[in-house]
Amino acid sequence: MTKPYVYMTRKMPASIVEKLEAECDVGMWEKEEEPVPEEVLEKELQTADALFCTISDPVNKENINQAENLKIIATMAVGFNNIDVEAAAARNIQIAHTPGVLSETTADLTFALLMAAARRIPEGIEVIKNNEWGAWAPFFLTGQDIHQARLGIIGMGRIGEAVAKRGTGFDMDIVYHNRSRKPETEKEIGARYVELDELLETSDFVCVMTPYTNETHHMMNREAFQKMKNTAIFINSSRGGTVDEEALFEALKNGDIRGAGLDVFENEPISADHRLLSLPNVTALPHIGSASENTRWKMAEMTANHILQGLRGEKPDHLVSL
Ligand SMILES: NC(=O)C1=CN([C@@H]2O[C@H](COP(=O)(O)OP(=O)(O)OC[C@H]3O[C@@H](n4cnc5c(N)ncnc54)[C@H](OP(=O)(O)O)[C@@H]3O)[C@@H](O)[C@H]2O)C=CC1
Ligand SMILES: O=C(O)C(=O)CO
Repeated sequence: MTKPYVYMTRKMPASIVEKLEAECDVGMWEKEEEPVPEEVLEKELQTADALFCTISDPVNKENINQAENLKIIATMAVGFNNIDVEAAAARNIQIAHTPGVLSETTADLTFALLMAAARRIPEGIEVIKNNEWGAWAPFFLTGQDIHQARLGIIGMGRIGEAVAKRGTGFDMDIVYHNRSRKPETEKEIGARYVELDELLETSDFVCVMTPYTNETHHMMNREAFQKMKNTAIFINSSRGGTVDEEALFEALKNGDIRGAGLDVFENEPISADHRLLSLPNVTALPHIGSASENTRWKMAEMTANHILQGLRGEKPDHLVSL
């Protein structure tokens, strides 16, 4: 009997590949840090029974419709905005993702970003490296207090909640905005639900943790930044598309807000000459929210399991729900 064919869009550790090879034929893009070219992905999808992909692989309607044998797409991520889920559903192709397993790690990084932006850590490092550290000065590199400040979370889901819990350790006042209220979370961590305008107008830190959808596209636009306090700091670990980057640049440059900590950008990798990176009050990271060794292993293993479950005809543990 011929084995099903799995295509992996990125080089994965041998044990992950071997796990799949026990039941499948495996094809793989052999580079770890370079995404598979679109034409290669398109060709592989014409014969694949399963796809193991990452956030940087656009899986669009055209290649889904040409994927005659495809039964399951398993992405090594919780966010799945790179996949046309409607086109997959129309062809009964399952989509699996990795919720939960990366929430704490992503929250750690998000809080680190918040702290780095508030206390101007990247600027401090530059001062030392450039030999610019002079005498102690009363108002040198003064930043923003984190303790007892108000943390506003837009998107109080798995990761948002984990960020909020970290905030409670700093005695922060937590407010949040979702499309629906979460009474259990309110009780457990003492967070208060507010309308979006109130969150923007009163928070010292505004942190976006929603998925990227048509609804959240450029949710942080010029109007939203203008509502924020001019002492406030904006944090984004969701997806770059939730923010209008031109509006963010203007807000930072004009002093409408104090600073920003960004792990994600509209176009990744962001170009080194992007205007946002020229601003001293931007703390930027290369989309490493879930990048702890432990968590990335768990995500890879979970993704391989989802493929095997789907190909065996079992229900994968974490299907994307439409
Ligand atoms: N930087 C990184 O490396 C990482 C980034 N991510 C990003 O984080 C996102 C969130 O992940 P996770 O917490 O697991 O997801 P969840 O689905 O658990 O949480 C998302 C939350 O956003 C809320 N939400 C959705 N749409 C809107 C909207 N239009 N307005 C306000 N709130 C909204 C949801 O509540 P409700 O439905 O009630 O509105 C929900 O509470 C991922 O989709 C991914 O894009 C994830 C991992 C790592
Ligand atoms: O899981 C995701 O959605 C990421 O962005 C990377 O972990």
